[in-house]
Amino acid sequence: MRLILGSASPRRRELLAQLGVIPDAILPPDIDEEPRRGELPRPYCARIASEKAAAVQAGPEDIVLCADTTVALGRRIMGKPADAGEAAAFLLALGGRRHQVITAVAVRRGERLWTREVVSAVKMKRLSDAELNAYLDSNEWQGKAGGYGIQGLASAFIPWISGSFTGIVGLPLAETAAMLATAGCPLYRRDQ
Ligand SMILES: Cc1cn([C@H]2C[C@H](O)[C@@H](COP(=O)(O)OP(=O)(O)OP(=O)(O)O)O2)c(=O)[nH]c1=O
Repeated sequence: MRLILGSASPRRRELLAQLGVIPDAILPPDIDEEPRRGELPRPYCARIASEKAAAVQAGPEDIVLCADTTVALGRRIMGKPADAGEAAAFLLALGGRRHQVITAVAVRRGERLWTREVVSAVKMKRLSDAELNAYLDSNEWQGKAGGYGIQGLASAFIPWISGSFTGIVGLPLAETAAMLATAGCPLYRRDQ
């Protein structure tokens, strides 16, 4: 039995290490993450996480762990910004309001699939022009849903959350630990 992390996200690898879990392999899936017409954020996020888990090549006894994090402003899905312009548009829309961050986790072992969605709420302050430009210049927005990283410089803009901090970053650790245990992945392995 191998544990395969199906993710290219360095945050997910770091979060998994926080559980004391080092994957036996890291195999990022390559799927089309384009939302379907009219697709709502939570079903979209759940679908993408499941499709990622299905796309990873694994043996029948291997455990595959995948996740997808989506920032949702009402029905609007905000994925990873394509460029600084889109990141600016996201941050201007999110400023001064509350939004949701949904992380869907999918764990697959052979034909068995376990999925969970963890939904958190985030309040972001309205950014001044100087704050916005400095944040864009930091390039922290790259590769981050919604164009921000709560675990980084964007923490200065987030006075309030409700839900799972690790879920907002990209891997809700309490739920992930329970799912891995259910799938038979020994946590807290002393031999590491
Ligand atoms: C909201 C938020 C997202 N993120 C990151 C987590 C994810 O890496 C990324 C969301 O994009 P995802 O598509 O969920 O993940 P990914 O493309 O980075 O990696 P993979 O699909 O291979 O697993 O945004 C943060 O790091 N901090 C945050 O506060």
